[in-house]
Amino acid sequence: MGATSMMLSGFCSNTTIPSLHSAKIPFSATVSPPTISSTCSFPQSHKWVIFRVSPCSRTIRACRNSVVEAGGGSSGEDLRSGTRRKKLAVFVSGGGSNFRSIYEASVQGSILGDIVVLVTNKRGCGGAEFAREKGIPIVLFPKTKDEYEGISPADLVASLRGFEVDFVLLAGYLKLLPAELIRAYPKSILNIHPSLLPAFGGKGYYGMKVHKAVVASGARFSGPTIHFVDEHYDTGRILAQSVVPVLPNDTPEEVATRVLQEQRHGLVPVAAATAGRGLARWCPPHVGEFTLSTDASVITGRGVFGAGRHDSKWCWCGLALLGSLRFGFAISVIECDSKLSLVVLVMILRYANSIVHVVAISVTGSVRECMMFFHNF
Ligand SMILES: Nc1nc2c(c(=O)[nH]1)N[C@@H](CN(C=O)c1ccc(C(=O)N[C@@H](CCC(=O)O)C(=O)O)cc1)CN2
Ligand SMILES: NCC(=O)N[C@@H]1O[C@H](COP(=O)([O-])[O-])[C@@H](O)[C@H]1O
Repeated sequence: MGATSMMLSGFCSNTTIPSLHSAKIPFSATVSPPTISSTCSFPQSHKWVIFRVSPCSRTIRACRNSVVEAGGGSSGEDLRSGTRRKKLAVFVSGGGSNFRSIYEASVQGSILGDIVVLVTNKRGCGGAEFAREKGIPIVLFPKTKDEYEGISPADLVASLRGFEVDFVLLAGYLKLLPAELIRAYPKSILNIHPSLLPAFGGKGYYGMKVHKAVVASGARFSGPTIHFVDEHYDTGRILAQSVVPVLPNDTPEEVATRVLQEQRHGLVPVAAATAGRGLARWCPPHVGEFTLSTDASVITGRGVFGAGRHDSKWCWCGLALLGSLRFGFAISVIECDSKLSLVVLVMILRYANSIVHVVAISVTGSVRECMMFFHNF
């Protein structure tokens, strides 16, 4: 399994409103005693932060501005890494703006994958036109009164298997994926939604409807979310988010433009790095500095740190252990998706104000680090 990236969208702030930054200096944070005391320093220049954890290292190391692996192998083999290029299915319903970004990234090699099939519910949409120009096969799904040649869910799964699809990317697809497909491709279907889920998500929230709702609500921030797809609209585990401001006089169209720009900037690397499992070993186009801090208000929440389902039972064991301690603290856990892992809990107790900083270091075939911040209230 290739090194696993841990997705963080770095909301760290002393203010009440999270402000996103990412620093320009290479990131390096190592576990160290409670003298850890600095705040998150993220200048406003970057948004998506993908941290890469190298095997057997206690250092989370962000990468430099480069693509670690350039694709381009013609025979489905990445010539430099010897990794088999993954096969992608992209689903669209409209113009295909994100689809085109993914296609370009695949051609340029920043995604170790090739789009082998386009799936759409509208054969005449812009995305389908682009696929025809590029010679990409098109599958119509689902069968509707308008698209009577559409196929059934079972045939869709069979078709994707026939194309040997490894990953499915939803790029503006507006129909509910069937449970058969979700089951056939566990943790291999990503969607990009144009709001900061869980806000403004679910049935009825798509395209401009999302941005109109954001503006109408008076929200001060919006931004795209990339998440795994489950059987319901927009409830899958969140992998990454990026925040853009919503200005007082913004129209929905202006918000849409800002969000779409951010999507383009983030979709490819996030899809490449986060779909994981060898799709690409990708370094973010920027580096981020992340240091633990006693005064950083780490904002928890499903939509911020993806503190959704945890695959690491050990993390939870560790939490249960620590939770039994009487520090009256609340736990905010950053997403960790380690599988079989031995969690070594290093507890560092600060007597001054009984703030407990715990860093769990999970050691697996490839090291991941779950950072848990405990604050007493
Ligand atoms: N099983 C899943 N399928 C899909 C998901 C998902 O998370 N799980 N995401 C959507 C994309 N999406 C938001 O990101 C989304 C798309 C469409 C709708 C919606 O309300 N659609 C309307 C029909 C619209 C039309 O036909 O023009 C509806 O269902 O009534 C909500 C969210 C893709 N599939
Ligand atoms: N809820 C799903 C949704 O709204 N997806 C949104 O559709 C747009 C792509 O449309 P396009 O393919 O027409 O450019 C994208 O902005 C994407 O976030």
